[in-house]
Amino acid sequence: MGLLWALEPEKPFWRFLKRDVEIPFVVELEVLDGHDPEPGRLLCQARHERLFLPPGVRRESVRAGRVRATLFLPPGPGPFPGIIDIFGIGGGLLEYRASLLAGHGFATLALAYYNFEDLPKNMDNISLEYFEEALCYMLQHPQVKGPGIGLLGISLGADICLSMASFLKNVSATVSINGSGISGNKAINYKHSSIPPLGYDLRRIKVAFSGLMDIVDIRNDLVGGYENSSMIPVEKAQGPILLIVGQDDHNWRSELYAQKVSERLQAHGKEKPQIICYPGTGHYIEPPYFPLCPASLHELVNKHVMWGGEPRAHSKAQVDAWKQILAFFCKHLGGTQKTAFPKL
Ligand SMILES: CC(C)(COP(=O)(O)OP(=O)(O)OC[C@H]1O[C@@H](n2cnc3c(N)ncnc32)[C@H](O)[C@@H]1OP(=O)(O)O)[C@@H](O)C(=O)NCCC(=O)NCCSC(=O)CCCC(=O)O
Repeated sequence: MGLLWALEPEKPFWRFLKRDVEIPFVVELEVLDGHDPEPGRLLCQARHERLFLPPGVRRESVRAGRVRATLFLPPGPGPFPGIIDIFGIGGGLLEYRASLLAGHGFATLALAYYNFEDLPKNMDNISLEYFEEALCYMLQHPQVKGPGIGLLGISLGADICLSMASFLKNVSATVSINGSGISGNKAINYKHSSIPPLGYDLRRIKVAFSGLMDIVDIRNDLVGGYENSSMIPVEKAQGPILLIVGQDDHNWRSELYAQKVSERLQAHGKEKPQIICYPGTGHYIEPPYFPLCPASLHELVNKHVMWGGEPRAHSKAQVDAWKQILAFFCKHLGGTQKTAFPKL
């Protein structure tokens, strides 16, 4: 698969994104006689297609109350264990992870929350009531098996998942991919509770030798450690938590924050979360074989920033993390063993 995971964008700072999951990702392969710069005649060619909508998976647009989302239902009669999938800063509606999860037997809701259709263009704060509405949508859906739902998120999306697990009922299992466990830049609100943001200081931006910005240390210090008032009260979460950590994450210090989440849980007499750390792995841990995106636009600073990760190690981590996520959801949401098979 190295031919795929080692791909680099022609356009600098461009990230591989699968926007339309109904169209496969196609790579044309050609073997030429000789070498660059003067390759000879074409010896053979092949077409490699990766489906993002596995056979039999159904895609349904969801416009219910305020909820803007897409639901992917696995083949077969159902009901299926349910997952809500949430991305991070930048917003929009990204469906590729949800569609792949549905191929493994999970009814998965790719959930937008800003910068999509009639949702707000920007986000002033994070109101969990919106996410509660999405959770209720899943719970009342006849094809979704209750009594609880799984949550999967990356980065800011992971922190939203950890907040949902802490404040809302009926969350059975939560997976955070490079989340922080902290209310970062915007307050997280639910009814009369509000978690104040920790905030950041742009003077702490570093510029690497390559000229790229490194924002890994811009967040304010977590004074008081796990007792800091900006920490999400993860001890209130009912279901188990899996924290996936890239040890070379340059968006923020994921490994340190995972430690704080663990300390907080233990200080409250709760079970330790499962933490899986991957060396040489950056912020954008995607499904297997997505090429590494070393740097791209970060909406927070409106500049290109480095995300971290070394291509080979990052790719290995993506393969393993995917297996671990599937196995975790199978165990805690009651999927069948077949659905945990790590094939894409
Ligand atoms: C999907 C997009 C790209 C935006 O969608 P959109 O609005 O439909 O996009 P648009 O109008 O076409 O472009 C807006 C801008 O997004 C950039 N962009 C667009 N496509 C790509 C790409 N393939 N690679 C790299 N950059 C891309 C471009 O610069 C676009 O601007 P431009 O058109 O060039 O003016 C974005 O919102 C996104 O990537 N969303 C999910 C991001 C995500 O999960 N990020 C997680 C990591 S970062 C994070 O959450 C940090 C948290 C920090 C904190 O809370 O402290």
